[in-house]
Amino acid sequence: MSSAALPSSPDSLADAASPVSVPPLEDLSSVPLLSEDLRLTYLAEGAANIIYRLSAPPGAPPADEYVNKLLRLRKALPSAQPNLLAYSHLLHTFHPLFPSHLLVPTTLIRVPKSVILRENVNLLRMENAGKRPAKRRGLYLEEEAEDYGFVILDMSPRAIKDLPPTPPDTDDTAAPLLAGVIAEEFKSKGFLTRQILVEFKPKWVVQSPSAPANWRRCRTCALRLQKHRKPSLCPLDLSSQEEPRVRNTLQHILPSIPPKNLQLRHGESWEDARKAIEDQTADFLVNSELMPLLKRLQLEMDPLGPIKVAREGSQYYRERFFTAMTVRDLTIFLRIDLDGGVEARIGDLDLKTGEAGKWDYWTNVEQTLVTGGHYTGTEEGVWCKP
Ligand SMILES: O=P(O)(O)O[C@@H]1[C@@H](OP(=O)(O)O)[C@H](OP(=O)(O)O)[C@H](O)[C@H](OP(=O)(O)O)[C@H]1OP(=O)(O)O
Ligand SMILES: Nc1ncnc2c1ncn2[C@@H]1O[C@H](COP(=O)(O)OP(=O)(O)OP(=O)(O)O)[C@@H](O)[C@H]1O
Repeated sequence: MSSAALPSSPDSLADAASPVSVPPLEDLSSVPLLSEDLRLTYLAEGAANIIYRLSAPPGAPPADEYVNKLLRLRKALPSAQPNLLAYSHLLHTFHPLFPSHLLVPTTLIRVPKSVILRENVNLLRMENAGKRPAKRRGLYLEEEAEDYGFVILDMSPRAIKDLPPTPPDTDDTAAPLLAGVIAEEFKSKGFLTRQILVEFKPKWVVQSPSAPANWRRCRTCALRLQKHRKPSLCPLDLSSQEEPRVRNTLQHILPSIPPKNLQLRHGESWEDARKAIEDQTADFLVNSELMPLLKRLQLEMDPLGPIKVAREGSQYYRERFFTAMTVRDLTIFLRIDLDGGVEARIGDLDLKTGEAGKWDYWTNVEQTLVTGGHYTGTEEGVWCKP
């Protein structure tokens, strides 16, 4: 296949053997070692990583250095990269793409094998007790080829006692918290909060360059409809900066029922709180620099689309394509305060390569969407094209 049709690139060398070039690694002598004595509490997991809270064992002094931080450990997923390589790419490739205030601060930590082995036993126990999500069962932490983990900022809602005092207000929104309820609620649910974490993957905020010219559905909606037969968050609406479109698609990511530990004020209903959350999320998405930046990055990093890059792309285009795929799969965490204020940070900037069948997966997805008419919509349904 000729590559004559490709725009010229600064580096038009033939493909090298290595799927990605390795940026310089950090000085590893300063990387701290996780204490075996710390207690790890499972918080959540995605396809490739498990997230834990860290705390001191009973009777020991509190583990202050891990307050508001989480430990992220890698699963033994064939397509995942070792954390050292992933961290190096995080620092040298992905973090420079975004302003630092929009990033989840991340540091590297050395993790003893004994901790990984112990937590895999715990995962199996959770699984047997039916406490692990069904679609995540059967895959455990990497035991052999991993010595590191990430310590990341915890974007979970902060407890009311940890929040800075609300400045004096003059209107109704400053009605007092239900103080009498607080003591009881603290006892039963751990803590109460005026914050909520909204997390979502913005996915393909510009159309796939592999889509046919007469497309009516975006790549994410086309794939979700093809896989799950129901519409979900539309990235084109999400990133449109048009308030009605943004609000319309937010229904797919905002909570429909109140989190158990959300503290309402006297006279404040869940509907009021839900409205405040929607208003702040929409305002952020319409006005923040983040959505235009994601669009620009995806356009710049993948001008060709998966099918053409796989067939004809030089090393230059392939490396940029991997960056585009990482940016397309990142997570946005919005910590929203009911009394005003949104803290937005990007996480899950994991290096992707075409290894372990990923190239085939990416090109097959595109071929299926094109040939199955999912972009053009041969069946009636949801159209993304404005
Ligand atoms: O193919 P997609 O767009 O469905 O994205 C995959 C994600 O699915 P979803 O966001 O739910 O649609 C998928 O997420 P889930 O497993 O659904 O949580 C993974 O993030 C996958 O990446 P990787 O294989 O872990 O590197 C993601 O794969 P790629 O980003 O490598 O395509
Ligand atoms: N910084 C954070 N603060 C709070 N919760 C977090 C944070 N990072 C991750 N989580 C929780 O853990 C879950 C899994 O984390 P993460 O997205 O890093 O996993 P992953 O396996 O890389 O995901 P993917 O499925 O995209 O590959 C998230 O969906 C979120 O609920």
